Amino acid sequence: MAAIETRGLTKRFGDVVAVSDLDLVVEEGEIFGFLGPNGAGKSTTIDILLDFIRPTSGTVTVLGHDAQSEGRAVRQRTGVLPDAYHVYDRLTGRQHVEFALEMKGVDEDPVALLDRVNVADAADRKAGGYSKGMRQRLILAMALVGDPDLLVLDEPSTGLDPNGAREMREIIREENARGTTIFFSSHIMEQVEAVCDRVAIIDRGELVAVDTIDGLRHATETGETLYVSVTELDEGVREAVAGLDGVGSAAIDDGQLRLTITGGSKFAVLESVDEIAAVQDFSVIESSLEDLFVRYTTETQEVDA
Ligand SMILES: Nc1ncnc2c1ncn2[C@@H]1O[C@H](COP(=O)(O)OP(=O)(O)OP(=O)(O)O)[C@@H](O)[C@H]1O
Repeated sequence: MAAIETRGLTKRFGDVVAVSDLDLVVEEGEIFGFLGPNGAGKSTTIDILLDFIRPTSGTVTVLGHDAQSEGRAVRQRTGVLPDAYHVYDRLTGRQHVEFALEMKGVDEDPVALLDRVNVADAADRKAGGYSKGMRQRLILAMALVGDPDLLVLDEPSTGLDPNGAREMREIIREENARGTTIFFSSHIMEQVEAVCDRVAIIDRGELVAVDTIDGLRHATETGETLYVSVTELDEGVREAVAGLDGVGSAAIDDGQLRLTITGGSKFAVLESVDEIAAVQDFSVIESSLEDLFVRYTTETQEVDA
C-alpha cells in the first residue's frame, strides 16, 4: 500500500491554479522530499493531504484512507510539523506534549518523547524561553505522539543552525528506521540530498520530476559539472568555450571554467577547450541537488517565456 497517493489532484484559488493535475505516489517506508520554488504548491498539497483544505478535483489517499472522507483516521496516524507553528509561551515543554497526548488520546511518557528530540532537559521550562531550534524540536515531539505511521514535515530545518539541521536529519533517520514514512518539503537542498530516498519537484503546481537523486542526475544533461583551469581566462575564452559542441553552459567560477556537458565525451570537450586556451588542470563534480533543482525549475520557465 502506498503511504500517499494523489490522482489528478487540482486546487484553484480563484484564477490561481495552486496545484494542477498532480499524480504522486509515496511508498510506505520512504523518506520523500517534496521540493519546489516559492509558490509552487507544496503547502497547498500538504494542506490537502491533511484535509485542512479541500481540492477542486482529484483524489487523495493517505495510509489507505481517503483524505477527505476519512480525514480523522488520517490525522490519527499522521504526525505533522507545520510550516507556521507556534508554541504557548506560558506552558512548559512537558505540558505541550501532554496536550498533544490528550488530543490524540494516547498514553505515553512525555519526557521520553522530548528525549527523542533532545529537549528533555528543558521539559519543565516554559516554552517562551526556548530558542527557535528548541521550539521546533518541541513541535516535532508533539508530532511524534502516538508513533505515527507518517510524518509530514513542512520546512523542518528552517531557522536551524548547522548542528540543529544535523540533529533534525538524525531524528528523521531514526524515525524512519522505526518504520515511519517521512514526507517533507524543504528549500534546503543539502538537507534533502542527505536524507531522501526519492524527491518530487513541483513548479507552478505541476510535477516536473520524481525520482531518486541519482535518477535525476542521469535524466538531465546536468549530471556532471566539469571544472577546468586554463592558462588565460577571460570573457572571450568563456564565450568560445560556451559555443563548443557538447557544452551546455560555461561560466567563470573562482578563476576556473565551470562547464556542464550535454552528453558525449568530457575528454572531447577538454581537447576542444585546450585548443582555445591551454588546459592546466580539471576536475569532475557530480551535480548537486541544487544544480538539478535549478535545472528543472528554470527550464520550464524558459519554455514558457
Ligand atoms: N488561501 C489562498 N488564497 C489564494 N491563493 C493562495 C492561497 N493559498 C495559496 N495560494 C496560492 O497558491 C500558490 C501555491 O502556494 P503554496 O503556498 O502552496 O506554495 P509553496 O510551494 O508552499 O510556497 P513556499 O515555498 O513559498 O511556501 C501560490 O500562487 C499562492 O499564492
